[in-house]
Amino acid sequence: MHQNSLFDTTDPQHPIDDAEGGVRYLPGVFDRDWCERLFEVLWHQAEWNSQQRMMYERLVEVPRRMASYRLDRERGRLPPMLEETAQRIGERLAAPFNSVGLNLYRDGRDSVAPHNDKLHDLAPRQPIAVLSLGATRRMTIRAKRAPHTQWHMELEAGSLVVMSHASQHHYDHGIPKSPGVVDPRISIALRVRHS
Ligand SMILES: O=C(O)CCC(=O)C(=O)O
Ligand SMILES: [Fe+2]
Repeated sequence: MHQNSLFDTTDPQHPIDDAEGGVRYLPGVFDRDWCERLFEVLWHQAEWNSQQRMMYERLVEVPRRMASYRLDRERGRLPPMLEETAQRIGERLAAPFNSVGLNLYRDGRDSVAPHNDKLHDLAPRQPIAVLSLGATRRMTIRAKRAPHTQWHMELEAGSLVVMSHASQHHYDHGIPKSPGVVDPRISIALRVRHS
């Protein structure tokens, strides 16, 4: 029996389902030309930060660069092409996205550890959408509950991963290090925040 109406599917592009759509992979949402132009714009114009976090009582640098914007309050700060991209994704998914998080993985040594997106500030039942640009990187999704089933998705430029709010309670996602990857990747995470 499946608990919480969450269940595995056999469709690699829709590995997890739930009442809010589960986790879906949508390839080819933006074409190659759009992705290359947007990558260039963000590479040069985004306000990239490096962040630090505590690990084993030491302050370590997070192995990727990040930037974040509000769509509702910071119109002038956003590169117009990013704003247009976010608007198109919002229309496609019928979601009132108001926040944009950018991640820059300079090469395969950059990564994000398995985590679920923090829900306290996110509107219930609204999806999280991640657009990929640049190098293809693998996303690993892992059930929090034993036996910790895992799924792997190769995130191509122009694709969207759409994760339900509900899925964040039951699954972690991450971008593991990929030593063979020498090219950079940028991801654009769209969310609906309460505040
Ligand atoms: O880069 C990605 O595809 C995932 C990013 C992510 O999980 C996040 O920003 O919370
Ligand atoms: Fe995340």
